[in-house]
Amino acid sequence: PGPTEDNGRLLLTSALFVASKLKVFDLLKDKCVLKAVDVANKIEASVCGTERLLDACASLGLLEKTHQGDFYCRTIPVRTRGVRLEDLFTSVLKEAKQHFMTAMHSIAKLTARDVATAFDLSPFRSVCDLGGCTGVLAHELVQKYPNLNVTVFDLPDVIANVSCFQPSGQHITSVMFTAGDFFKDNLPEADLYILSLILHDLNDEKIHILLSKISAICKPGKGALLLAEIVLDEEKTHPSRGVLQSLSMTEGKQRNGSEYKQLLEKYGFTNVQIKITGNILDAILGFKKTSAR
Ligand SMILES: C[S@@+](CC[C@H](N)C(=O)[O-])C[C@H]1O[C@@H](n2cnc3c(N)ncnc32)[C@H](O)[C@@H]1O
Repeated sequence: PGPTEDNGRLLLTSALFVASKLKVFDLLKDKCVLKAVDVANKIEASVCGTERLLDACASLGLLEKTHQGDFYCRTIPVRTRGVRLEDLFTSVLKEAKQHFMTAMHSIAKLTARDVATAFDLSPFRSVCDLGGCTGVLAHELVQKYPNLNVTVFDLPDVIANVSCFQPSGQHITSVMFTAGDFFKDNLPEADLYILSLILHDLNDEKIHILLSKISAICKPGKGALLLAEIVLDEEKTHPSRGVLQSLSMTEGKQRNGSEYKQLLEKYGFTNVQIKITGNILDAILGFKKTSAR
């Protein structure tokens, strides 16, 4: 199935799941016809939210809507052939995650070499790529720097599914995968930490938690942090792909070079260097200050 078909299935299953959990179909079965406000009162939800949910169900063919704005079920919404709705939802979500990993893997294949070679990383012996997903950048790093050991740290769901993305025919022991949550769990020890396509997606509070943890574990005078992000120009109008991407962002934001420099300095990193690679992602490297900040 193509991406559009997958998105359709995910939307359909999500609407079905939420509406059935709220017992909307129970209220509207047996030719019962109700307005959104009546459904909202019965399920004790907001009118606005209920109306959106009912409209979504109608647009997906799970409910009917009359010109007067009444909702009803024409048939039993979806035959699940004995499959529990929770299981159906879980399996569709799992597929969506797999597609997300495939997409990240493909983008990383295009960007990893330029990120890995943006700076001379030969002084480092160990790297931890936080949110490193399928390990594309990790593999690129060990190719370029054969003495390097790289730990890819990502959520358990992701790490459980990385095997099918590994390069075939090679037994690479210098890339390891560790499951964890970088907000909650201890971070693996490393000389160099990498955050590739992570910070732009986080709000200030989450950035504070993550950068404080990295700053605390990073070795003064020896440790460093490498970011891979789209770096906007100082006016924040270019490159367009970075500015346009921010239209679809919820919590985070895109930054220019000065903002990334300030952010790293705030968390104890110094000598911040920025490399505009000409590829999709640029690179920012900062070294942990010798003395405590
Ligand atoms: C946008 S992707 C970037 C993947 C990769 N770094 C790259 O540049 O292609 C974000 C990654 O961060 C991971 N991630 C998100 N929240 C996380 C958390 N709390 N702990 C660990 N990894 C996390 C996601 O699973 C995903 O692999």
